[in-house]
Amino acid sequence: MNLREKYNIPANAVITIAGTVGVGKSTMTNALANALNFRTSFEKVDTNPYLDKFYEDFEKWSFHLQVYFLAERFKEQKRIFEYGGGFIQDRSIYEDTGIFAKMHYDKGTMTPTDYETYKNLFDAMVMTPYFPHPDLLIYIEGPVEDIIARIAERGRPMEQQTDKAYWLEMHDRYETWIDQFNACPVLRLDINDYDLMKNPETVEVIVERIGHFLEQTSHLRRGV
Ligand SMILES: Nc1ncnc2c1ncn2[C@@H]1O[C@H](COP(=O)(O)OP(=O)(O)O)[C@@H](O)[C@H]1O
Ligand SMILES: Nc1ncnc2c1ncn2[C@H]1C[C@H](O)[C@@H](COP(=O)(O)O)O1
Repeated sequence: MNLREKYNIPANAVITIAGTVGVGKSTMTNALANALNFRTSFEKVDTNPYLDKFYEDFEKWSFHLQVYFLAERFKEQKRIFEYGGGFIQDRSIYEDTGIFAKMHYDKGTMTPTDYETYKNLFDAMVMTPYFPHPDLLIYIEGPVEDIIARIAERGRPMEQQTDKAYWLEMHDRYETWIDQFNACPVLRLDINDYDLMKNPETVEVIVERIGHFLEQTSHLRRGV
């Protein structure tokens, strides 16, 4: 019996992984997809035509980047549901507006007009009864200094050039955002409670928690 069956996880479940930059979403996405034999949906960082430019000049590129991310994630969402689920998704669509767009607007690196236009587009596309929300959002959290160390170790040049204050602000915003998030059920994991790099077998403990959690929240599942 595979882990998915052992812990009674529906084959059509859609699980999205949320958390600040560098916290370990991609690592978790790969580990869970392997363990459950699910497909993956990743953010394509290397082929994003705006991301480098955005880190060079937030004010100039923040609107373009948000519209690009929204289109990419919306297309992915469509692909996931066309397959009939069975996916782990690296970062949720909700973080684009709830964290990134809002932070740049509040900081003055996205104009009020651009923010309003983006928010209208996001709400029309996502915040509707027709948009299929995931069955579960796994929120990964941890101490900000450990996360900043991971960003440094990963070494993406655009992120290395970015002030530490940016990551501190983002970390704070995530903590506030997740406490009020209610678009789908949330399972919180702390990076100090597992280590998928040193002990890959710990993924079973996480799968077990997901199984229990999905059982408890099964009344909230979309009918697929
Ligand atoms: N448990 C862990 N211990 C140490 N480093 C980790 C762990 N999980 C992930 N990392 C490293 O941290 C960095 C960021 O992880 P990643 O999964 O890419 O995060 P995200 O997708 O959230 O940006 C990567 O270099 C990854 O190898
Ligand atoms: N919506 C976004 N706005 C700005 N920047 C974003 C957005 N979504 C992702 N990013 C950035 C943050 C990182 O530099 C890369 C990839 O994110 P990661 O958390 O490492 O998967 O894209």
